[in-house]
Amino acid sequence: MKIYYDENMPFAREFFSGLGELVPFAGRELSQETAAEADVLLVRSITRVNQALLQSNKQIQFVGTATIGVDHIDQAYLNSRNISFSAAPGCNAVSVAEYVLSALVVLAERYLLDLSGLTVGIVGAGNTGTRLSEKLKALGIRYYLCDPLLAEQGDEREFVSLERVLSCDVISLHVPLTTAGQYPSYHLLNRERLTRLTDKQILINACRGEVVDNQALLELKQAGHGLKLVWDVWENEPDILMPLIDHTEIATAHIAGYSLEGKARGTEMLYLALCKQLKIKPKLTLSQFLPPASITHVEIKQHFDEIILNQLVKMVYDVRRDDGIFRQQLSCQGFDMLRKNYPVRREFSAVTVALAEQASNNDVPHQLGFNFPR
Ligand SMILES: NC(=O)C1=CN([C@@H]2O[C@H](COP(=O)(O)OP(=O)(O)OC[C@H]3O[C@@H](n4cnc5c(N)ncnc54)[C@H](O)[C@@H]3O)[C@@H](O)[C@H]2O)C=CC1
Ligand SMILES: O=C(O)C(=O)[C@H](O)COP(=O)(O)O
Repeated sequence: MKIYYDENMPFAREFFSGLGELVPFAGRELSQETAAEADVLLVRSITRVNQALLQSNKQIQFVGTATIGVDHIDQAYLNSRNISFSAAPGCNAVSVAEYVLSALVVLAERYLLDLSGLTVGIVGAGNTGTRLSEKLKALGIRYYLCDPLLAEQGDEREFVSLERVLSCDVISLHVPLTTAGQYPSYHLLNRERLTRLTDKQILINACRGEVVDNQALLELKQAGHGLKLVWDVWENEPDILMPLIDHTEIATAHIAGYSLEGKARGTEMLYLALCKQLKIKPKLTLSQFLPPASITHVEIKQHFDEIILNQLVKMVYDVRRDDGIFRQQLSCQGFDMLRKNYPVRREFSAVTVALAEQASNNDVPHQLGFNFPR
């Protein structure tokens, strides 16, 4: 069995070598001719899987994407050919939530904002929006959720309208990219909605670039609008609207979900799905392969306060590192290479936070996602 896998899929060799012959490929370069050989195809978000890619392949049994987003997969086509499909829902949701939190901590310092006084509007309350809301709650930051689909499905959380979340101090977008249905997200933030935002607001896009009309946003910013942007995803990646970069507070190369754990969980989820498909008992788990983090243990000797928590967040992941790399390296490396060469980043859970005896017994670090022995 030939298993074709994206070369940017951590631990793919470790997970899949016992299941078949492995063939790596570069995500944007997979051709119809090469794909014709695959029995199993494992992709990431940059490979479009559709009739154009698979029409010459008569034997393929399984397609998997090690990502949350599935907008690059023509699932109707796979269904029509009876090809099994699996994605990795939630695999890097924690990573994206930690990216957003790091960005908020950085902007609060930059503009002397009192984080606990801000309201955050979360658009899309699925895995990522929920992980983010949990972390905000741990820090005492008020948030509002907008997710009409979950509201209609009877989710018991409180939901507000899109207009209400768009009036929050911070707006964080966590919707899938869709062009059909009752609530399509393509250009959800169109020119008209963008124009209604105020100079004081912060807009964070770490879902898909096409959810915001980038050209309209650029024109708004060029006209002097003060809206602050945290921008991880861009329309038309990798050929992005370069002039927009100078109008962002934090700009990164679609890496919000690139914690080592997040990417590797995606690989593990595909391994489990493929074992199920092949009716094989899975023998491997991610914990066998994850290396220890560079900092694994921190002892807190005093009372927890916002400053210490902010330092903890930045110690594990300071988004300014990725913003700096992006601004300095984009023109020489290019968008895709920046992503391919992404430095190791760990999740808060890789660090154990211990309290010295005299420190206050407050379990905020645990709620934020740190390991916290109680
Ligand atoms: N920047 C990055 O590295 C990453 C980006 N993503 C993107 O983030 C998206 C969201 O991720 P998850 O929360 O994990 O997905 P999810 O599927 O768990 O949740 C998405 C939620 O959005 C809601 N939704 C859909 N259309 C909506 C609309 N028009 N208005 C409000 N809510 C709407 C859905 O009902 C659902 O609850 C993914 O589809 C993916 O495109 C995901 C991981 C990493
Ligand atoms: O999981 C998702 O959805 C994402 O956006 C991933 O972070 C995309 O990463 P690549 O698949 O483009 O490496």
